[in-house]
Amino acid sequence: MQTIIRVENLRKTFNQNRALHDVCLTINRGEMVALLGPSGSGKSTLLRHLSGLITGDKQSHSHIELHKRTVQRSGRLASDIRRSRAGTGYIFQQFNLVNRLSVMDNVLIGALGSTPFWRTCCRWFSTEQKQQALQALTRVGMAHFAHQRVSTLSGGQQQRVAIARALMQKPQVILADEPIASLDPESARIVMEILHDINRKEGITVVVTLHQVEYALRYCRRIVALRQGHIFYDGASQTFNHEHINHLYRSIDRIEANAAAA
Ligand SMILES: Nc1ncnc2c1ncn2[C@@H]1O[C@H](COP(=O)(O)OP(=O)(O)OP(=O)(O)O)[C@@H](O)[C@H]1O
Repeated sequence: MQTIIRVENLRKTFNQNRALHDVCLTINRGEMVALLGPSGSGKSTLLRHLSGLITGDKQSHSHIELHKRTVQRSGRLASDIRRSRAGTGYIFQQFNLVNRLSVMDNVLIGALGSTPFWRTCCRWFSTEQKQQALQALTRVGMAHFAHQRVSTLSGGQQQRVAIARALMQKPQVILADEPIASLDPESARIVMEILHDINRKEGITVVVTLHQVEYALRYCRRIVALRQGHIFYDGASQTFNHEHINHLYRSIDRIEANAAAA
């Protein structure tokens, strides 16, 4: 098993609020991992550290590696962060597409990192890149929408375009932050099926934050559950049972309710 993501002693404090408490985590190439946990438990914060969007506490001894390259160490981003970012695709709850552009142009944006600056200025993409974009759209079942404006698509369709855009980077890892949170159940199912399929067939490592436990159990073989910034569970989804779920989601409410009643 080859480690593709390594997190050591990740600590993050926002003002006085400790969001992550010395989190340690390793993820192997080809895994599909669900990050679960109640609201505010630190899922998005952890994911954003992996991509270097935010940095850990400077006083800590944290270290994050992606594809064996340092992303950040002790709260400082690596100088060659672009390299680890190049092999990573990102998917967000709000899709982050450009509404006034066509589906095709949005997918081509995924190739910007590997395109010379002067060509990106005039959106001059090669025939090969256009073919690649069409392939990515075919992969997510959206090729027939290629020339439609993104603003005319449903949320589920937009998320599929966002996955195609991520595929343009030829990623080894996809980090998906609540990709189905704003979708209806059928669109959510399709998006999870696509991520699962990409993981299985292309061997792309997928880390996905989810609120719906049933999707995590169905599509991800491994679950990492966070509770108040600590890893509460890390193991097979098969052994993640009702007791774990109750403890993960209910006990904090009970503690808060008891504190409020006192
Ligand atoms: N930019 C920020 N500034 C201040 N506090 C923050 C910031 N981002 C996150 N936090 C705090 O860090 C903690 C973890 O937040 P995070 O968004 O990672 O939780 P989450 O598990 O992803 O929650 P949700 O499922 O609701 O998105 C919370 O207490 C949150 O208020």
